[in-house]
Amino acid sequence: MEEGEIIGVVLQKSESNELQGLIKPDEEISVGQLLLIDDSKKLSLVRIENFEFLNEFFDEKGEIAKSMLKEPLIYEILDMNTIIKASLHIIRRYNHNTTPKPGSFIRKLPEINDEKDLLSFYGIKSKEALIEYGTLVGSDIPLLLDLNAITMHMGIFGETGSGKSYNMRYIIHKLSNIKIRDKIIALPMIVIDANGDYTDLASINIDLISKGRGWIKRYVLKDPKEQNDIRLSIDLSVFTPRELAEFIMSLKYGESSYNMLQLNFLEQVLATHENNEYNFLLGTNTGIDTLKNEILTMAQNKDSGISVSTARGIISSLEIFRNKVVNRLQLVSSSSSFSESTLEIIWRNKGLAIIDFSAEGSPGVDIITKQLIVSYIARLVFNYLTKSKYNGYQRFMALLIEEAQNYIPSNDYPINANLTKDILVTLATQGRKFGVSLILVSQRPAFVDKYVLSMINTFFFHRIYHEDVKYVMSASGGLPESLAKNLTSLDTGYVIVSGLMSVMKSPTLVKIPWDSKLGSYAGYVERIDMALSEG
Ligand SMILES: Nc1ncnc2c1ncn2[C@@H]1O[C@H](COP(=O)(O)OP(=O)(O)OP(=O)(O)O)[C@@H](O)[C@H]1O
Repeated sequence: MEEGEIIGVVLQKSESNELQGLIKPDEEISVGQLLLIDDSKKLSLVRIENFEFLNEFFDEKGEIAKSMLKEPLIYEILDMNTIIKASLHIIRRYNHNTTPKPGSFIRKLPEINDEKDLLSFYGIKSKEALIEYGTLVGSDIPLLLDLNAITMHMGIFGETGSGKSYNMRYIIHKLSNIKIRDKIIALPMIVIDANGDYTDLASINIDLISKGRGWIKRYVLKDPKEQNDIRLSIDLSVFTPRELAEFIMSLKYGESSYNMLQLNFLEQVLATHENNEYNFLLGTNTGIDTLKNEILTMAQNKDSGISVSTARGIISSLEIFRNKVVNRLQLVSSSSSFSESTLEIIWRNKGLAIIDFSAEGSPGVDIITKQLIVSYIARLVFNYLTKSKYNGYQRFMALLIEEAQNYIPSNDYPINANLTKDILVTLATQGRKFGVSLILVSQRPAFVDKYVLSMINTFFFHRIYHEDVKYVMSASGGLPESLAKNLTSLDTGYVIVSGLMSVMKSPTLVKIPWDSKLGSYAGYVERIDMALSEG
């Protein structure tokens, strides 16, 4: 490994893992950045926890402070005797256990010229199953992510505009171009795309992800237009009568504000049928008419304990369901376009399915219907992977869910997600056993279920809202306070990566490289001034 440039020196008063150092004033450094300490060739990797500029002359109360306010030139004079004092935390020692002595050099990270250098920088023997992700800030060294820890789930959090979607595109690109023994392989993935940020990956920008994939499709809830588009339909037999009754009632009344009598009765009627009849009963006009007749007939029987007005309430909900879900979306089908055999195709072809929930791909689809779809897909994934496992085949699949708070909300978030919560909790808790990786993306980690958050083992933190800091701190279990403080002011394109997948094993600030092709997507913020001037 080459030696990085010397930029400072270690001061006295160091403790075992905590050092103080002086750094050249013109060095551009950031909290979270990594540096090397060189104590007579004994090297230690440190993270900048904090830093401040010190000036020999400057005293807040002194005369000089007053003159500074009047005379800008004074800065130049002061600058000559300014120095950076930094607190440094040791995160790795290279073949020694000592604490660097005062006077040790502080060096920038070295230049890495080949794989051998990279392996010795990380202190590892092989790069197999490791993915290069972004660059450690202040260097060209990639952060290495361990693919084998992906089933411990990933969380990508950041406020609006902080760069989550671009990062996700970058991650999908990386997970589509994994080099394993000179072959390009892709991780089978299903993406719940909230805003159409990934749809171009199934069409104009397919080459970004297609090298290792033999199957890439976009599922839409409208007539398909592009070559790789498929109209999404689902099979209702995976749901219980209670779940279907709740869904139908919620479409009319909104979540949790429906009439319990109507709900219980509809559940009861559905329960008199086998699960495999639901696609006919709730997926066809004749089926819904049959169900309506059954409800009315039962209501006319005094012993049923149900009044005709309750029955009418249920029927009006069924009509709304018929209009929205059956006639307009054509969502229900026993030969659904997304089934366990689709998952087998995805596995075999290392495929990618993008479920396009954007206004363009799924016009007018409400959140409850989206929950039904996500719940359906999550159940299929669970059933498919558990069955495969019990039959002796280990499969792996990633399920990426954007706007995770809409599917696994915390108690503080005003959304009820009865349909999705349980199955996603199951995937989070048992996923590792049978090979599922949940990738959860959210603007507001505070609104994501705490239990599920605690199951995530690798985090990508972009700039987050102040209110989210405390959730992020407790979920990630050990983000240093200095980094946590900086979370609210991270620049777009910078991310703190912490957790099991990071070979660094300690939270690290990473820069995500900008690639204009990866950057061309729906979330891309147009230059308003340019658009206006072009008319
Ligand atoms: N790594 C990066 N380098 C440079 N610019 C970036 C980077 N990532 C994102 N940007 C810029 O920031 C803008 C916002 O990024 P992005 O759409 O990914 O944010 P977001 O967090 O997904 O926002 P939202 O939650 O509103 O969808 C992009 O249009 C792009 O211009």
